[in-house]
Amino acid sequence: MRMPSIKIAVAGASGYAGGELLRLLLAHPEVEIGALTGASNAGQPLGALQPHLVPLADRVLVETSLDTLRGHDVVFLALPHGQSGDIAALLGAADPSTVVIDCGADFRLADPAAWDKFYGGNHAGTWPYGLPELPGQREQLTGATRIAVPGCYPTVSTLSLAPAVAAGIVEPDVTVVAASGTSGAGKAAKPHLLGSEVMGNASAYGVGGAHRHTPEITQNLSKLTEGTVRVSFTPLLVPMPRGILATCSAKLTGTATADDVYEVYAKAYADEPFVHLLPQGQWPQTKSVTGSNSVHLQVTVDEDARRMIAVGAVDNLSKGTAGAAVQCMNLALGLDEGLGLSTVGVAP
Ligand SMILES: NC(=O)C1=CN([C@@H]2O[C@H](COP(=O)(O)OP(=O)(O)OC[C@H]3O[C@@H](n4cnc5c(N)ncnc54)[C@H](OP(=O)(O)O)[C@@H]3O)[C@@H](O)[C@H]2O)C=CC1
Ligand SMILES: CC(=O)N[C@@H](CCC(=O)OP(=O)(O)O)C(=O)O
Repeated sequence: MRMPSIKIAVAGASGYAGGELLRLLLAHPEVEIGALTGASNAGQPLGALQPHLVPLADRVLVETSLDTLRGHDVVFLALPHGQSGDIAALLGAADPSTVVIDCGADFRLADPAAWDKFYGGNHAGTWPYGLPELPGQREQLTGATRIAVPGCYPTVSTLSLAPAVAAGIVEPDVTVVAASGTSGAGKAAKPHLLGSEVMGNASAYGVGGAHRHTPEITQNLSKLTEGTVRVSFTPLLVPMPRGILATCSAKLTGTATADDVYEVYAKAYADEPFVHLLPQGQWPQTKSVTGSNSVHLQVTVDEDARRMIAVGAVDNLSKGTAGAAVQCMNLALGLDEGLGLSTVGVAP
């Protein structure tokens, strides 16, 4: 029997993103799973923290350090933002050929001032951005040794708006209102994520341009047109474990009809395996993408308001983080881009 040839490590294996990475990597035919690291949970068996990862139940988490992470072909970092820069620098110095894929925000933004405003502290740098569906991005990721995986809201918002912005059929001034399930906030205990706070409740947060994904969405869309795209982003927290539903809109520049806009999207995503434009009139739902690496999209025109409306659904942990990270690993290593990934969701 042929043995898997790519040895990977996951830093942050006790967290939600790390757990989803491992769920996907267990099904990847080329991957051998090496070191699994944690912080407060170092020393614990993975089975006590991620009991759904049955084949890895007896694996013990080790501390997150150069010693535990070096010597792998690929290292995935699934750490709180601000924690990837130092370990990435150590890995780069020790094993320059190791592919490092950061699920956090540390290397996503090109503008240090934007980093400082929304995150604070040292800007670690800028790595190739792991959204292959953006024009020219797949080429940048092929053979890359450093990749910054996009944020979950930016993934679905960018893919929902990119074709319209690139084609100039909407003004460079967009609105995104996106509802997320609670796993988007990570596994660490926080009072606002208690069941009694979340169940039966929907709430807005980061309102008024305050959310740290605003500069990331702005950066992505502004690359598609001249000048800066203005982005008004409002996130909502809703009582479901996984998924994001983003409603995106912008004023039309001309006389495009719903059919014209749909055509632009159909053409833009015709060859994208993980972007699924639904048949006209059918609207995305989060349950259709649960566990899958797909983004589901629909688009139309509100004739009275003369605005384009695009709705996108993504699983924040799959295509919104871990699936994107695996897709990027495949590209970096010259493998089939979809290896180990599925377009099939779990519904209901
Ligand atoms: N959840 C999501 O939907 C998405 C998450 N991401 C990004 O992925 C990264 C991980 O997120 P998520 O899994 O949700 O978060 P979790 O809180 O669920 O997990 C965080 C992980 O990091 C470890 N950790 C905590 N503090 C430190 C530290 N100081 N040094 C080293 N390791 C540490 C934790 O270990 P321990 O438990 O042992 O303390 C745990 O394994 C974040 O950067 C997040 O922004 C990106 C897109 C979507
Ligand atoms: C519901 C919820 O709290 N979501 C998180 C999004 C986390 C995420 O995916 O973003 P990063 O990868 O940039 O951390 C938030 O709004 O901060």
